[in-house]
Amino acid sequence: MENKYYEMNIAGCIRRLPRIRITDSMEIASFVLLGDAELVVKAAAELVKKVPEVDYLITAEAKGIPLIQEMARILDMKRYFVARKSVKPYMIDPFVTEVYSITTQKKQILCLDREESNMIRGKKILIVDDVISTGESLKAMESLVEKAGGKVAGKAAILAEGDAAKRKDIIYLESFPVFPVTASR
Ligand SMILES: O=P(O)(O)OC[C@H]1O[C@H](OP(=O)(O)OP(=O)(O)O)[C@H](O)[C@@H]1O
Repeated sequence: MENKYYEMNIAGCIRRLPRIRITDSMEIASFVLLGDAELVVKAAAELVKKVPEVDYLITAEAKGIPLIQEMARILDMKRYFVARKSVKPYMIDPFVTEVYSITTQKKQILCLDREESNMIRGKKILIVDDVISTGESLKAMESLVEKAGGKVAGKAAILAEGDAAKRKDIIYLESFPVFPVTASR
C-alpha cells in the first residue's frame, strides 16, 4: 500500500508526518509544530545548543512562535520578536518590509511595531523558524532585520526541507525530503 506518511525522529520524538499533494508533481510531508508541546520543548532544547550567542531572537508568525518562546525561556531572554504578516491596530507607526516571493509570485509583508524595530537596531539577531523550505520566509525575515538596522547572526530551524538541507548558512536539527510525483500515479 502507498505510504501516506513520512516517519522521522525529531529531537527524540517520533513523528508521522502526513504526505500532502501540493502541486500536480509534488507531495510534501506536513510538519505542524503548533500544539505539539512535547516536540516544542525537546526541539528547543536541542536547537539552543547549536546557535550562536545573540542579543535577540526573531520569528515570523505563526508556526515559529511556540519554538521561539521556549528557546527564549531556556536562554533566559526576557524579550523576543514576532514579525506579523499584516499591520495590526496595536502598531503605532508600524515598521513594514515588503518582499516579493518567487514561490507564491506575490508580495508579502512583514511588520513590527516601530518600538520593536528600534530595539533591533545595532543588535545581533537570530532568525528562528519551524521549517526552512524554499527559504523565501527566511529571506523576508533577513530583509526585515537588516532594514531595521540589525545584524543577522544566525538562522535556525527545527527542519530543513528538500534542497534547504544543502544550505551551509542555516542551523537545523533534521532534514526531510519532498516527494516528486510521477504522472502515472
Ligand atoms: O522556506 P519557505 O518555503 O518559505 O517555507 C517555510 C515557511 O513556511 C511555513 O510557514 P507558512 O508560510 O505556512 O505560514 P504559517 O506559519 O503562518 O502557517 C513555515 O512555518 C515556514 O515559516
